[in-house]
Formats: sequence, structure tokens, C-alpha cells
Amino acid sequence: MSDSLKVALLGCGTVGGAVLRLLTEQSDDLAARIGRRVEVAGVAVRRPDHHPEVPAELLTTDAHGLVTRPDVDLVVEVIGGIEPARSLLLAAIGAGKSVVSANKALLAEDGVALHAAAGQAGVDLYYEAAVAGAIPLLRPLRESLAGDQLRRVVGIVNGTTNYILSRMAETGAGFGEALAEATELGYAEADPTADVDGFDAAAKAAILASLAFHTPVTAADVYREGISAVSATDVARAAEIGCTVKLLAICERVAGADGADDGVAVRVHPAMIPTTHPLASVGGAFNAVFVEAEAAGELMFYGRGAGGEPTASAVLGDLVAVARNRVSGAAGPGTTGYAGLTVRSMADTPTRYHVSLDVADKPGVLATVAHEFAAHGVSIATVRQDGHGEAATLVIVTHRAPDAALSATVARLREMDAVRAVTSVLRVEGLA
Ligand SMILES: NC(=O)C1=CN([C@@H]2O[C@H](COP(=O)(O)OP(=O)(O)OC[C@H]3O[C@@H](n4cnc5c(N)ncnc54)[C@H](OP(=O)(O)O)[C@@H]3O)[C@@H](O)[C@H]2O)C=CC1
Ligand SMILES: N[C@@H](CC=O)C(=O)O
Repeated sequence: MSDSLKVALLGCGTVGGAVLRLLTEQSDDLAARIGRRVEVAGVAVRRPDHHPEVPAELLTTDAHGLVTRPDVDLVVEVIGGIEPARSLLLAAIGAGKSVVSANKALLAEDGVALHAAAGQAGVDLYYEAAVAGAIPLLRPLRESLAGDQLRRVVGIVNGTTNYILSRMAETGAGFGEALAEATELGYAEADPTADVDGFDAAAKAAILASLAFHTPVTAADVYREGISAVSATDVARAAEIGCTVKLLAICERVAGADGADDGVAVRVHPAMIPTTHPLASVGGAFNAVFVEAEAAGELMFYGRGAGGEPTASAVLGDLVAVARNRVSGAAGPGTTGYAGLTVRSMADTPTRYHVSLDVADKPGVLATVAHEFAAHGVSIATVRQDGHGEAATLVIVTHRAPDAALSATVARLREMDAVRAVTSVLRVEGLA
């Protein structure tokens, strides 16, 4: 076997630690698959004294020096965040190294520039681990489905929030307790508000939409709501209509106001979905992504979406791909080529709402409420009244309407004398 391939590992936390362990444990198998041995050239961390598991001679705090070392062939970045990860990847690419990253925040902010730099330098840039952990998803989107027209990509792409919502629904665990468990299990980001407030899912949605629709979409283009406002009432209301609450990432082709089918809308928010929907049974830190394509029809990708080893599996898959390209002299995937679709705003995106109101059960209240929906051009699909007298509740599910019309309707309902309180507002997906 000829010269070894030398890997610089940036970061040795939940994911980096698992990558290092698997590289060591599977060293012989990897060598057989690639045709060369993979050798770790160095491991960059912030606090070397926190890493007794790493041979001392490999540890360094000089990440920049490591990625530009002449003997390094590949760089694996599992530090996270924007800086210094971006500068380190650009320095590595500039020095002719191929890179593998799990950093969705960075790819969702600067994917276009990183692809351009990699293309110019003639090196590979892979990031399968950045979306949905262990699930092979980006490669199928970028390669297997590249000849098809995708209509919609809908999924649960954040393990931490799915774990929290599952624990709350199944065991009645409190929000804080469930988040602490997710953090302990290695699912949460270094700053878990990235999970809870939907930033992590929004970054993943941007990456998915960019690949699915061959259109540059950044995290800033993604409408985002997290799960911190999801209440016990929301969960109970969902159960009443045979639904469960999930944080969904939804990327879809949409028509503009002029009817032109040249738009893409990307959003992340909690939604009620029927318990019969395949995504409803995705529990814990598992992720699942539904893809609807013109020719292929419906496809579903499912697996572990977070945690050290599952994510390290995806990192190693990329590492093997880069190593094979290097050994064979083949080119990596490069950019996907851009179709230049327009990224539409959430205001124009058609959605459905489930709204629960406390009202006084008096003649004319239902008509007054219904009038507000009609005045905003929103058609009501179902209305249910529970209770009577001072304790009456109206539960309304709408048909699809532009999100701006729905949210304006809810804003008006909050102001109406006839409405004592708007107790639950959630979007609904997948309801017949
Ligand atoms: N955890 C998960 O389930 C998943 C994570 N990811 C992504 O993988 C990446 C890593 O996540 P994770 O392993 O959980 O994060 P951790 O916080 O567990 O680990 C981060 C590592 O990076 C090191 N580090 C931080 N800043 C620097 C710096 N300036 N220079 C050198 N090293 C630095 C830390 O060093 P030290 O240990 O010394 O502090 C630590 O070893 C992130 O992009 C994350 O979004 C992707 C999919 C799943
Ligand atoms: N914090 C992320 C980790 C994987 O991407 C999550 O919970 O999904």
C-alpha cells in the first residue's frame, strides 16, 4: 500500500471524538476500502488539557498551522460556528486540501463562497453530516435525484427539539428536563438555543433547499420559529384532532402572485401533523425527511439525526469519498449548478392554521369570528364548538391561504371583544 492519507481533525468534542475513535478502530477496514492508510496528522482543540484520550503529540491549539501543513491531505472540521471555522476552511482550501465539515451554520451562511473556493482550488468540499446526522441525504439529493424535478422536501431535521417534543408528549416531561437530557446525550448544539429557537433546523433547511432546487438559499432566507412557544394547550389541541406537534423544515416550489412557478419557499416552524402521517411516528433524536419528486414520486429518509457516532458515520463516509477521489484523481461533486429560482417570502407562502379561541357563547359570536376570516380572504375548513356559556371554545381549521392573511386574521381575533383569548395557534400540515 502506498503513502498514507493524512487527516487534520479540527475539533474533538461530541462529533470529533467519535470520528477519532472510529478512525482508530476501523483503521484496517478503511485502508482496505480506500487503498491507503488514513493517518491522523493532528487534532486542533481549544483546551488540550481536556483531551486525555488524544495522544499528546497530536494535540495542538494552532488550527491554522495544522490545516496548512504541507503533509496534510484532508481537513475535517467539527468545531462548529462561523469563525474561526470559515477562515480555517478557506485556508485549508487555499492550501489545496479537500475538506469535510459537519458545520451546517457555516454552510448555510457561506456555502456558495466555500463551493466557489473549492472549485477554484480543484479540491473537494463534502458536508453530509451537516444535515440529519447519519442519514445519507445530501448525496442522494445532489447526485441520485439530480435528473429529477423536486417539488417538496419536508422533514424533521433537528434531533434535540424532536427529542424534547417526544418526551413532553409521551412522558409529560417538562421542557427544561427534556432539554437537559438532550444536552447530556450529545444532541444539542454548544448553545442549545440554536436548536430550541429553530436556527439549527433553518440552517439545515437552507442547505436542503439549495441542493434540492439548485438555488442558493441561506439561513437568512428561511422563515423560522422554534418550539419555545409550543404550549401544553397546543399539544392537547393537536391530540384532540388526531394530530401531534413536530418542528418541521419545509422547502417547496411555489408559484408567485403572478402564477409563475419559479419560486422556492423555505420555512421552519412547529406544526400539527396527523398521527397517521409517517413523520408523526419519528421519535426521540431521530430525523426523517420526505422528498416529493416529479418522476421518483415520494421518498423518505429516516435515521439517527444527532449524536456523536451517527454523525461521525456521515463524516467518515465523506472522508472515504474524498480519499477515493484523491487516490483515483477523480473530481468531487463541485457546485450543483444554479437554476436561479426566486426565494419567496413567508407572507406569500400558502399555509393552513389551527386556531383555538375562548369566546362567550352568545348569538352572533361565531358569525363575527367567521367574518374576520372571510374579510382576510381565508376560507374555514372546519369549526368545532366545545362547552357553552362563559366557557365556550371555538376550534377552527382553515384551508390554505397566504401566511400573511392567516397571521393578520389571528392578530384581529386577539383584538375582538367577542374573543376572550386566543389559546392556541399552530400551522397544520398533511391534514386531508
Ligand atoms: N452533536 C451532534 O449531534 C451534531 C453536531 N453537528 C455539528 O458538528 C460540529 C461539532 O459539534 P459537536 O461535536 O457537537 O461540538 P462540541 O462542542 O462537542 O465540540 C466542539 C469542538 O471544537 C473545539 N473547538 C472549538 N473552538 C475551537 C477553536 N477555536 N479552535 C480549535 N478547536 C475548537 C472544541 O475544543 P475543546 O474540546 O478543547 O473545547 C471541541 O473539541 C458543529 O458544527 C455541529 O453543528 C452536526 C451533526 C450532529
Ligand atoms: N443539535 C443538532 C445536532 C445535529 O445536527 C440536532 O439536535 O439535530
